[in-house]
Amino acid sequence: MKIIESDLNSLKRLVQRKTQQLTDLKVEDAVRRIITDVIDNGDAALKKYEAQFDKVDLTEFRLPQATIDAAYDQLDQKVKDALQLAKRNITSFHEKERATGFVDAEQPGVLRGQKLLPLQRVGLYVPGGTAAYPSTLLMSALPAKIAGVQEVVMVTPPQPDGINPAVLAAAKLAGVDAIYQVGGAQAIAALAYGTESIPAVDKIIGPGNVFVATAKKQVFGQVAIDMVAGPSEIGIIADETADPRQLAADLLSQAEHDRRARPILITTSAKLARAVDANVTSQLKVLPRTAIATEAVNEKGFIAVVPQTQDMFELMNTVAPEHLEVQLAEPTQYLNLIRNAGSVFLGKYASEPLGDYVAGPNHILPTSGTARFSSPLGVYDFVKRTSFIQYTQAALKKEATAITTLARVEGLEGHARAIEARFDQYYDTED
Ligand SMILES: NC(=O)c1ccc[n+]([C@@H]2O[C@H](COP(=O)([O-])OP(=O)(O)OC[C@H]3O[C@@H](n4cnc5c(N)ncnc54)[C@H](O)[C@@H]3O)[C@@H](O)[C@H]2O)c1
Ligand SMILES: N[C@H](CO)Cc1c[nH]c[nH+]1
Ligand SMILES: [Zn+2]
Repeated sequence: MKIIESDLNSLKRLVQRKTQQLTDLKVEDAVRRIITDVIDNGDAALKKYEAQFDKVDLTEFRLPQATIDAAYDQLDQKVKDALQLAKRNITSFHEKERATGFVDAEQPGVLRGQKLLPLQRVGLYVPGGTAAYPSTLLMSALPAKIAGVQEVVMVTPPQPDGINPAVLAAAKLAGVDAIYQVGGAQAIAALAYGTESIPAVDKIIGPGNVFVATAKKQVFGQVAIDMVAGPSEIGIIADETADPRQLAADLLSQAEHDRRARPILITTSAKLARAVDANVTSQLKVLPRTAIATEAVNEKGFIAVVPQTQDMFELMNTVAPEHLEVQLAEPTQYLNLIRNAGSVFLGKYASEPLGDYVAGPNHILPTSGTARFSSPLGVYDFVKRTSFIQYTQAALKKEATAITTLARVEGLEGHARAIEARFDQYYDTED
């Protein structure tokens, strides 16, 4: 990995340049063409792109329930048990995110409030280009169910020998209502605009590669999206007390997701930096997904060496990584220095894959620096708020002058008259 040693300000500028997800115009154009084609040609376009990108010739997009049931019944018990454990922990964590509305009747004659309503139909994107993601399905479907979403549909890329049975079993376990085998930008377009066989949804949820993330950005407005959740990232903050073998393994755990994944280490120890680099090189040689991980390490990864502990956090806040591991002796004491990160892993035993699979907090997290303003996926992403207002005539009278004054300041006489229509003394009606 590249090891960079410099003063904090130059490192910050370098990191900003390196970590900015500069708009990839080629990807933007390719995705725009795919979306337009799906809008114009519906299922026929989906069929064409699935043959082109996933090498599968489809006749039906929706999977029959019998196929899903059979996958569940035939799944190895050990895998079922692991999925059940993940489901229990994800559910117990996310149930704590449930929120309620409120009613405010503090002022005489005035009732104000906010009501929370689950979304009606959501579409979950479950990635499946180079790996299968049953864990990601649980992370999106379970919060949707806890929120009370009426209809949860899922899309995932088709595979020449059928969709991974663990993905189908997880879908059954989580109560997904329909599974459509379609992936990439074309799947996002189908969920946004609808086709003959795939219904349009109110919100699209879930991570994916650069084509999926770009498509979600492009359909936003037609439909809601959860966040930009693209290629995986890990940022590690560590000093000389950390174990370089473990750090290298954690960096590669995310590098193996995607050629565009970002593995980053920031440390105060030049010695640790060299040891981690050596471990990355040796571990890459025996990693099954070495081609993907090597490209991510070489193109997107780096190790930065900074003078002081505080500098590590300041620089990492510029990166705003999806996952942040704090591998320092007393990790919890640094929590208040962290401003930008999707999910934080504290200490030696909180290795990132713990959060990917079973700990319970969501692993669908903002990437590409968007942790500066986005949050982990949660139950709150599946609800919307509606406010309500009721006034008595006496309560309205007290505030009527303020309303009509502001209305006239804005040049909106109709607004003022609507209020005055409630009071004979302000407005004379014909009858
Ligand atoms: N941020 C998160 O929470 C999170 C969670 C899990 C996975 N991930 C990320 O999800 C991604 C999964 O990627 P993946 O590729 O395995 O699966 P994917 O399902 O995201 O993408 C596969 C699809 O990409 C499309 N595609 C591939 N090459 C294309 C091209 N040249 N032009 C147009 N479309 C093309 C195809 O339609 C294919 O079906 C990884 O980047 C991983 O890091 C992120
Ligand atoms: N690390 C991914 C989020 O970036 C989630 C995942 C699923 N399976 C393995 N990992
Ligand atoms: Zn992962």
